[in-house]
Amino acid sequence: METIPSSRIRSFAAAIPSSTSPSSSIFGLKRATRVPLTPRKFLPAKLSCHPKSRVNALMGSEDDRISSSSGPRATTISPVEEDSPLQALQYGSLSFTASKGTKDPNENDATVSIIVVGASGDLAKKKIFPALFALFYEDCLPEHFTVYGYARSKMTDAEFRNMVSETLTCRIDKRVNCVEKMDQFLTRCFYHSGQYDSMQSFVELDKKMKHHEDGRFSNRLFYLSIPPNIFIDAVRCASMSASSGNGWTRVIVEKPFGRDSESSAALTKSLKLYLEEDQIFRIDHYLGKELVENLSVLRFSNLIFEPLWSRQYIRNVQMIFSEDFGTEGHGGYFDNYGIIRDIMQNHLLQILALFAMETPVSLDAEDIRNEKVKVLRSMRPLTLDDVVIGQYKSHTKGGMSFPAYTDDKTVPKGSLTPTFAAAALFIDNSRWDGVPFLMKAGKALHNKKAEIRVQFRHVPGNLYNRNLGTDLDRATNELVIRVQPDEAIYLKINNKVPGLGMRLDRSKLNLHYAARYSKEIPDAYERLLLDAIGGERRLFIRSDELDAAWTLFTPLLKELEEKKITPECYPYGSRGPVGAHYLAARYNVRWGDLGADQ
Ligand SMILES: NC(=O)C1=CN([C@@H]2O[C@H](COP(=O)(O)OP(=O)(O)OC[C@H]3O[C@@H](n4cnc5c(N)ncnc54)[C@H](OP(=O)(O)O)[C@@H]3O)[C@@H](O)[C@H]2O)C=CC1
Ligand SMILES: O=C1O[C@H](COP(=O)(O)O)[C@@H](O)[C@H](O)[C@H]1O
Repeated sequence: METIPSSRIRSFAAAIPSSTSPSSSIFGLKRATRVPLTPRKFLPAKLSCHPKSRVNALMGSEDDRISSSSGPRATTISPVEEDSPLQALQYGSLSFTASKGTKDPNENDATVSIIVVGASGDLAKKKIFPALFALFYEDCLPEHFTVYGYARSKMTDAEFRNMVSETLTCRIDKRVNCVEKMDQFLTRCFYHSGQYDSMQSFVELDKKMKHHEDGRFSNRLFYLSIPPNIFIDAVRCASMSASSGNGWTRVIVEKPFGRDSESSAALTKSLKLYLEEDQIFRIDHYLGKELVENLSVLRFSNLIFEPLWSRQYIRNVQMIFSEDFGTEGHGGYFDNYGIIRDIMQNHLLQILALFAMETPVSLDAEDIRNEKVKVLRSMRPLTLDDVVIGQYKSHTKGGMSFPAYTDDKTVPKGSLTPTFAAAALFIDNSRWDGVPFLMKAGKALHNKKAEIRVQFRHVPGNLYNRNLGTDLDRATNELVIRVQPDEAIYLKINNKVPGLGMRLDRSKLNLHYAARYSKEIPDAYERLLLDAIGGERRLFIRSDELDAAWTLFTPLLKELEEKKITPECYPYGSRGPVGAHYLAARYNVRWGDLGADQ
């Protein structure tokens, strides 16, 4: 990855004037507590970045295809360039294009200010600034955009630009003019230091923003990249002292959205003192991942899947998340939440809801979220019987020793917080009655992976049963959606081994993204930031979805804590506790990620 040399940035950044000029407007508490709601006022003029174009059907011409094969047993779909002929599909209600439809008089002149609250932190540096730069590089940000870092740390604009520049990289597949683009991006970055509960400081931020907005129609997007205990202070100050006077004001809220039903409801209630629901963008970055977004496309735009998508043909569905590292010094946050809250209650449950929902009326955000809520509300709350929890222990392998969770200095001694969990969930509706949805999530496991596995039923009266051997489960079709790494969608089928005999084999029909598309897959945060700017809420969590999600997990989480249930140990770097196998076996399921032929 190319990175801009920091020495050059330093001198360059210092040359850019800071924003300190006064503004003549009225600030602070005089403003109405409710910020104005003017969604979709800003319409970026870049069709290529439009959420609509992201679901364009890419129909590669014959010329786009190059033959490729990843081995004798893999049928790999061949590569296609993303610039191949497009066939646009109707998508959502958001009007976002410059070329069609009625034009807002302010469209080209509107400004967007993106305020990263907690700009000195880990998430801002790791994800938010790189994503904003990637959007800028791709010409997806509006003409008049400005990025403001806000945090307590003292920094000048030049120092802030320096810090941001260290976080930026150029895409592997696009290095053209990258350094110039970084320079241009950094000129749009400004910093404001202040406390998160200081109205005065947000008033001063507002002044800076007004100065740059220069009387234009202004839209403001606050990204709360701060610990949850200061969310409300920051929202109160931002909404009362720094919301837009004539455009929209939106707030991206990071998880955790509470620890249980009560604390989550309290957070929502407090947020709604200052914001309307449609100003709140609760982010779950898994919804921004390419293959999660593709789930609905796969199902609803291919005739062959939807008829099979029910208890009639599907034996079980598995949602699997694993990381090959532990908390490694960042156990402070994790220990208070544990793997069930960190991964299952949000990321995996969101995937499950998308997977299992009925066909929405349209691709409009509310239609999709309505269907997701119905799934969540049709599910049984989990009990202790439905889960297995684990915690990693130290392990020595090949002369290397790996620490236990409780060896982490930031974790309290004797902590019972689970770093692994497996769970069986059920959706009590006519489509999914009796189908186990198994989830598994863990840290410090043998690999880093996220995938969805759909195991189909046996073929009734299969003529080839004799040729399949005794393990009929192994011979059933399995659809795997590998969310990360090395994105792929593959279907395991049975076929005849070529030759005169009748021997059956198992092969993969494989849509392997790296082979099929030359373009790098954008990071989830890019998609989500772009959607928040465009007012597209489809990939953000609505408050009733959140309530329903907590309703499923809260009784279990309370019981685990009240009864001080001891997690089962598993060695760092292993495949997790054996209890997970017993849990699956109870439902006649085998985890698909553990076989030899994954
Ligand atoms: N990091 C990650 O990968 C992920 C993070 N998140 C969520 O995103 C948010 C931000 O995460 P992250 O960047 O890791 O958080 P950090 O702990 O890095 O905090 C961000 C900034 O907030 C300020 N801050 C930290 N602690 C306090 C405190 N106790 N009181 C007041 N200010 C404080 C600091 O800035 P300063 O001192 O300069 O004011 C810090 O730089 C959190 O809600 C987190 O749960 C969600 C998913 C992944
Ligand atoms: O939300 C979280 O996600 C990360 C994993 O995200 P990924 O995009 O790298 O798969 C996880 O490490 C973290 O614990 C959790 O809070």
